[in-house]
Amino acid sequence: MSTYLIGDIHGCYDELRALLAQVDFDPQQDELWLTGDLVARGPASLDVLRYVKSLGDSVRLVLGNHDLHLLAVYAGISRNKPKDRLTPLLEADDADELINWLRRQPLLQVDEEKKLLMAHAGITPQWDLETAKMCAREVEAVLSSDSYPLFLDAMYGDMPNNWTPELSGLARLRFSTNALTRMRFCFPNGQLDMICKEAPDSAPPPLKPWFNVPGKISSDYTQIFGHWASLEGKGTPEHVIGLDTGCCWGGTLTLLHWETQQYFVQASNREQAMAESVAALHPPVNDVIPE
Ligand SMILES: Nc1ncnc2c1ncn2[C@@H]1O[C@H](COP(=O)(O)OP(=O)(O)O)[C@@H](O)[C@H]1O
Repeated sequence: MSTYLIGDIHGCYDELRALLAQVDFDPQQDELWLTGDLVARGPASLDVLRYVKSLGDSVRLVLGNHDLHLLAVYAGISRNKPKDRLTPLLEADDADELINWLRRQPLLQVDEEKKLLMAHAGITPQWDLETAKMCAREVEAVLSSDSYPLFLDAMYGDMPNNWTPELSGLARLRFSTNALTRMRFCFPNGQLDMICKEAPDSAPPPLKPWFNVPGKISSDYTQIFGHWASLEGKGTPEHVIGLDTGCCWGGTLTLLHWETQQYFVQASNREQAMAESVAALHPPVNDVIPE
């Protein structure tokens, strides 16, 4: 049995299958962890959801901000942005089934045996593990309930950005969602900054990447996250691992084999796909000039 951890797929179905073929992934025996953002931006979000759902219990995933946005678009709450390339998924015959499965997935994975934690953006330094679990479960409970559209409608926005146990209602759920699925930088007191998207070196002081603000999670755990493609998987402390390497932007899809700590990468097909579509738009001159 192997445990494979893969970063943000973002609709890159062919690369996902090629990466799993590299390691001979066997859903009957192996466990596949996914850092979320399964959909949007890449070409084949529908295929990714169908495939991941078909893997059943062999998959442990967390929801990312783009997965949540898809739920909001499907519920008629948010706009379907063309650059997300979600239309084939939204119009699929099995869309209802896929969306109802997706909204029942967690925002935090905890494995006490492997000492592994996973959240799409990470775990805010303001939370200890018990608080992180409690807050994730609260969002998951609303998302799996019939009143989930009410939550999705209130989910957008950057405030509140400071955790206190007194936070309640939709404001508390919004904080938890932002902390688990959108966070990148924090102020030195752990308060979230939801604006800066720079690489860590170019961020304005006093902002720091969340994983560089002293937190409350024991370093006995390894924390896995995605979400931050411009890190290219680098610059984190030893017990924190970022797996998003920007496949949908022309980067790579990264897999970590947990038991051996060996990394595998699959290059994006994006450049090839772009070259093919440019070639289709501009056929060689000989093809268009009549004899
Ligand atoms: N709580 C939220 N507040 C704002 N945007 C959100 C929230 N949840 C999901 N989203 C979605 O996250 C996506 C963010 O896209 P973008 O700003 O390009 O950042 P990213 O680098 O994560 O792709 C948008 O589709 C947005 O609608």
